[in-house]
Amino acid sequence: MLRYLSAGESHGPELTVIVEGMPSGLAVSKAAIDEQLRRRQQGYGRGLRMKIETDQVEVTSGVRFGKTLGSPITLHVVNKDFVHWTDRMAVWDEAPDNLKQVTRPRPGHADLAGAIKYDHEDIRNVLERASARNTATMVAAGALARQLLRHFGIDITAHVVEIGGVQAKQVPTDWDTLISTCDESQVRTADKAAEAAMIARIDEAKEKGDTVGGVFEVIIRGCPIGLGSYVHPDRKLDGQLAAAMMSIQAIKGVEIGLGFEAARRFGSEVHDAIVHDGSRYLRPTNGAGGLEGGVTNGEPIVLRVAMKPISTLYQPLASVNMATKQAEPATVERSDYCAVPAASVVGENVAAWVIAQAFLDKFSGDSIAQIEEQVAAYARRVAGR
Ligand SMILES: Cc1cc2nc3c(=O)[nH]c(=O)nc-3n(C[C@H](O)[C@H](O)[C@H](O)COP(=O)(O)O)c2cc1C
Ligand SMILES: C=C(O[C@@H]1CC(C(=O)O)=C[C@@H](OP(=O)(O)O)[C@H]1O)C(=O)O
Repeated sequence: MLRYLSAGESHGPELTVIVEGMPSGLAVSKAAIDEQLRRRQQGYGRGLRMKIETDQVEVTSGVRFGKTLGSPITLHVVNKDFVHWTDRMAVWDEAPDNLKQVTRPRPGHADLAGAIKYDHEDIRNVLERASARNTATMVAAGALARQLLRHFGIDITAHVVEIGGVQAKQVPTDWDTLISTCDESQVRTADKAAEAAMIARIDEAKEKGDTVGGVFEVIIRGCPIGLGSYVHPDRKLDGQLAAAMMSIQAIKGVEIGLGFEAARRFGSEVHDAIVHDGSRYLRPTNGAGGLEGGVTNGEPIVLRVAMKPISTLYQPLASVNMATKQAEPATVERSDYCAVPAASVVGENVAAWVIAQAFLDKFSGDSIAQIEEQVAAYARRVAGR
């Protein structure tokens, strides 16, 4: 079973991830993990923190001479910003006399519910861990997982299809063009014509002291037929992917394939005909988004993921000072205006993690060589069916 645990506060010394269950013998690269961390920091609309950090991973266990050992892999991402927070985020020292507590919860964030649930007077004790800074750990774990998937021919990408109501309309369908176009874009959209309007929408929000959300699409190609299962609800891959996407900060909706649009159409306009070309099964359309019955059907998996606007507003909404119960505007923390492009990179890597779990569930083995044997045997069996 592939699993991980993460820890770390946004302005604490570092973020830590321990990945367990990665088979031995996989060639992995630090550069490939750092590249995903770098991509997560990009995107128009990010706040000043991104100018302070250059996220990179330090690996301190589970890898020797560039190959996995089968033992737990520990990843560290240092918070460079910690040097500015050593007094306010001290692990052992007493709180400084002049410590300013955060007492005015921000609507939309974990502040109010978190402070009540964990009995904190200082909301900083909540927001430090609720912060999307932790998405760096999701990306670091996912970046390892995608190296396993790449070894078996599975690729993942994501692109932004909507920001603040501005929609991408003309998106290239060719995989390489899609990736190169959105990689060049400041908002990670593959529709060059929509980019300027998306940027203008973020500028408009910023000028008003407001924020915007949006939608991104994750595409996973190369999965064999048969990842996931229909036999029990918690083994359904569609459910696992949706849950994983919803676990990313600020994600409020997930569609698979046609998603909500499927609910408006006749069945004949939704379901994908089955054909066989002499060597394999094909689907002329992909309304199912690569998943039927919670199982991969061999077509690309397509997820559309909705992100709400950033919760911290520079023109804050009404709130209550939890120390006095008096009405006061919500706290304003240094913040992003729009993080949909960054969230799309998080989505890619979170999806990689879930697919890698499903892959290792189907093709279990302690070493890459054992898994390769199983994959080859399964491919032979599928070819004969
Ligand atoms: C990449 C990324 C960056 C974010 N940056 C901020 C930010 O700078 N300020 C903020 O208030 N919320 C930010 N958020 C959103 C909050 O983390 C989110 O609103 C909060 O965790 C509550 O979300 P929930 O209701 O989905 O749990 C960001 C989210 C993501 C995915
Ligand atoms: C504030 C949140 O997270 C954001 C995401 C983030 C990052 O590394 O992605 C780092 C944070 O840095 P800081 O709080 O120091 O500006 C925020 O930019 C949040 O989610 O509430």
